[in-house]
Formats: sequence, structure tokens, C-alpha cells
Amino acid sequence: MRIIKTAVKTFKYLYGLRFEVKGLENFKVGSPCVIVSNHQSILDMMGLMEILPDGCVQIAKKELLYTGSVGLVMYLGGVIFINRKSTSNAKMVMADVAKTMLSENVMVWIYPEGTRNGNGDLLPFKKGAFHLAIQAQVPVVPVVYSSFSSFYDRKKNLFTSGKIRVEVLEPIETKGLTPEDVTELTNRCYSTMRETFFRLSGLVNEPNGSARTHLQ
Ligand SMILES: CCCCC/C=C/C/C=C\CCCCCCCC(=O)SCCNC(=O)CCNC(=O)[C@H](O)C(C)(C)COP(=O)(O)OP(=O)(O)OC[C@H]1O[C@@H](n2cnc3c(N)ncnc32)[C@H](O)[C@@H]1OP(=O)(O)O
Ligand SMILES: CCCCCCCC/C=C\CCCCCCCC(=O)OC[C@@H](O)COP(=O)(O)O
Repeated sequence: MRIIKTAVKTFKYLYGLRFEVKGLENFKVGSPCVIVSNHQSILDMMGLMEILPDGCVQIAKKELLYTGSVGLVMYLGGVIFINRKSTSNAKMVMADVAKTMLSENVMVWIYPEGTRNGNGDLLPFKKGAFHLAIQAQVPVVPVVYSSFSSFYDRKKNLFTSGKIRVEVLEPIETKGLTPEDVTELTNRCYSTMRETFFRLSGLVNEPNGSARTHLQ
């Protein structure tokens, strides 16, 4: 993964992107943790590699394993593949991950939206990341990337150079929590990340839940 990280980090120069990072010290939880971040596009791979801590593996949809050499590289990089379409299978894999992350002292990076989303807001969170954190009794560390919409036109797949703000938020402890607390933990994480997303993206969070830029 270190090799991948070095390679992918150079892509930002190619795309004229700059990352403004805050809160890296929040990764220093001194134990394994579950990192959760918003997911907008494949460009997130650069954002991921920009701050990926050592000893951190990612959870990916299993379809990515069958994408030729990229799938092989991801497999060799230690990526864990889940079948999103089978909750029972995904649960089993994640239960294994909870054990492995403790025995091998690794962090796990999950995109709780479960899919790329460029709509300028956050999709509702899936609960797997939060079940994992509670099963392993490790902190959840939220990471938020600002909206790419200011420089990336998904329709034309075109983007000008831009700055992406990244914030690593305070860890959320799960010690003592049980599966009954998953929904509350998910919602708490969601609202903190959504608020940060609007702030970093210069969006106003309208009372009715929609978002618009300050400029409108
Ligand atoms: C130089 C060239 C280099 C080239 C290559 C290199 C570059 C890249 C290399 C490396 C980096 C790769 C990074 C790749 C990133 C790819 C990212 C993705 O693929 S994102 C998509 C996949 N990820 C996810 O889907 C994660 C989010 N999803 C979940 O966590 C889901 O919860 C789930 C585990 C998949 C289950 O799915 P489901 O839709 O059923 O989820 P729900 O949350 O609605 O849960 C339903 C139900 O089940 C309960 N539940 C969920 N999980 C668990 C669990 N683990 N244990 C127990 N119960 C669980 C949940 O509570 C719900 O029940 P209820 O409603 O009663 O609460
Ligand atoms: C190819 C050039 C485009 C920009 C380059 C940026 C750097 C890319 C680095 C390596 C390229 C290969 C990365 C393979 C991993 C792809 C991760 C990804 O974004 O998969 C989608 C998945 O999460 C969710 O799938 P869906 O949104 O549900 O379907």
C-alpha cells in the first residue's frame, strides 16, 4: 500500500489538485480504529492516499477485485472486498475484520455511504462501519472531504485545478457500546460529518435539509 500511496499521490500534480489538510493528529488514537469518510468519485483515491495512515486497510466492493491489474494491485495492497448485495456475507466478512484489526493492530477505512455520490450532500450512512467499530470496541475517526463540485463537472467528466479541504475529526469512542447503540452512533457521525462537509464546501445547510452555496 505504501507503493500505491506514493504512486497515486503524484496524480494530484497531473490534475492540478491541492489538498488542505487539518486534524491529522486525530489519527493518533494509539490503537486500531475505524476511519469513515464521504465518497464523491474516483478522485477520492487521491484524497485517500494523501492522508492514509500506515497500517490502514480499505473495505471495497468485491466487483473491484475483477478489474484486471487494478484489482490485483488492490488485492496485493491488502484491500478487503465485500459483497454489498449480500448483507449476511458482508456481516461475516466484517466480523472477521473486527478480530483481525485487533490481532494485527490495523486501522480500517470504510466509505459508509456505500457508493460514490457527487450530489453535493451526504447519502444516508450504512451501518456496517459502526457495527465493526462496536464489535472491535475501537474508536470511529470521521474524515470529511470538501465538495468536488466547485471544480469537477461530473457530466462532462471535466475538472479545472482545485483545492480540496480535508478535515480529520475527533475520534468517537465506542468502548462500552453495544449493537443497540449502532443507530445512535451512525446518526451522530452522520450529522457531524454532514455539518463539516457543508462548512468545508462553503455550503449553507438550509433548515429543510437541502444545501446551497453562500453565493446563491
Ligand atoms: C498506480 C496505479 C494504482 C492503481 C490501483 C490503486 C489505487 C487504489 C488502491 C487502493 C485503495 C482502494 C480503495 C478502494 C475504495 C473502494 C470503496 C468502495 O468500494 S465503497 C463501496 C463498498 N463499501 C461499502 O459498501 C461500505 C458501506 N456499507 C456497509 O457498511 C453496509 O452496512 C454493508 C456491511 C455492506 C451491509 O449492507 P446493507 O445495505 O445491508 O447495509 P445496512 O447498513 O442497511 O444494514 C442492513 C442491516 O444489517 C445490519 N448490519 C449491517 N452491518 C452489520 C454488521 N457488520 N453486523 C451486524 N449487523 C449489521 C444493520 O444494522 C441493518 O439492520 P437494522 O436496519 O435492523 O439496523
Ligand atoms: C483514471 C483517472 C481518474 C482519476 C485518477 C485518480 C487516482 C486514481 C488511482 C487509481 C485508479 C484506480 C482506482 C481503483 C479504485 C476505484 C475506487 C472507486 O471509486 O470505486 C467505486 C466504489 O467506491 C463505489 O462504486 P459505485 O460508486 O457504487 O459504483
